[in-house]
Amino acid sequence: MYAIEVQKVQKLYKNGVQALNGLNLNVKTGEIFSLLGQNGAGKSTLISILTTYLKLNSGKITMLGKDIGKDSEEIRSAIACVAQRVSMDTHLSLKENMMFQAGLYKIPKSEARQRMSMLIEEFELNPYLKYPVLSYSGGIKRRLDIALNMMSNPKILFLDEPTVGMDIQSRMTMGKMMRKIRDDFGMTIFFTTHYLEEADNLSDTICIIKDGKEIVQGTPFELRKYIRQDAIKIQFSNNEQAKTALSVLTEHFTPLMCTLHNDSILIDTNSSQRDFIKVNEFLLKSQISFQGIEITEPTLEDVFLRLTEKRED
Ligand SMILES: Nc1ncnc2c1ncn2[C@@H]1O[C@H](COP(=O)(O)OP(=O)(O)OP(=O)(O)O)[C@@H](O)[C@H]1O
Repeated sequence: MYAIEVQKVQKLYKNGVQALNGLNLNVKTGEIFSLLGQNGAGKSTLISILTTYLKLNSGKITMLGKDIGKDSEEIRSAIACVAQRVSMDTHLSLKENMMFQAGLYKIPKSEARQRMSMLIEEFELNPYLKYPVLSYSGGIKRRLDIALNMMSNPKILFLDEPTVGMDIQSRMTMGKMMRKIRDDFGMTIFFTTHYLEEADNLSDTICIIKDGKEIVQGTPFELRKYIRQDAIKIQFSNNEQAKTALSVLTEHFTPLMCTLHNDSILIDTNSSQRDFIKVNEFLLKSQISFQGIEITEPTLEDVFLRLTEKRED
């Protein structure tokens, strides 16, 4: 069963920007779903529509079996959204925030206290109860904010770039928290991120959007298979060197597809061993200096770049 079904959704802002352009996607109940796209692809617009802050121009969205146009009140009470800006009163403690949140959702006090204790215990937040939220680092504030948003027991939790700006340790803790929310609480998580490795590690389903439209949706495994070929990766010391080599390689190795990615060149190949030797020999013979050469399997980043970026040739 789907928690969210988005069909042919269009969103045109008053300034004439078509932020969503016939978008389709499906989010399964109880999964971690990640939405990827470059800046301006339409991710925030979609989250604003799904969390009922914005209205769509056309198309259809069904959430938890209800139509977002007709039953937005009901949907709103069954979801929670942790935006990039912390929603808590940072001068209050986590507990004070939680009890206030419970009041907004008209949860009886004794039930709220029970739920608060359970969330604090489950997410190991005891060390952060002593001081106002303000006193904690960005990563911890984010975790506290998520726990706060779980007070209302939402069926779907939206997380807009939950790990942006966090160090690796905090990102790992956040990943653990997200898995727990899915596995132990059975909630559906819809999140956006610019960290592809994170989407790869955490998501059951990934959807990549571009210019307000989906370009691919599937499991991380399915998406990686989207590029069936291996690639030969040649690393240069800078972008200029890579660019110069690209023109020589492209001319010599047509019809192999060579693409530039910052300081390296990727060459798609169906016969990686044979082409690896050919390319290596050619580079040495032509005295093109490079730092390293290897055969790589496609990563999610390769898929993302291939599907969203123009080729730089
Ligand atoms: N309130 C608004 N009014 C007019 N245009 C907007 C508004 N919000 C966003 N846009 C435009 O809509 C398009 C999609 O923007 P959106 O913020 O949804 O993308 P995004 O994928 O979330 O980008 P980012 O990763 O940078 O947050 C962009 O061209 C943006 O400039």
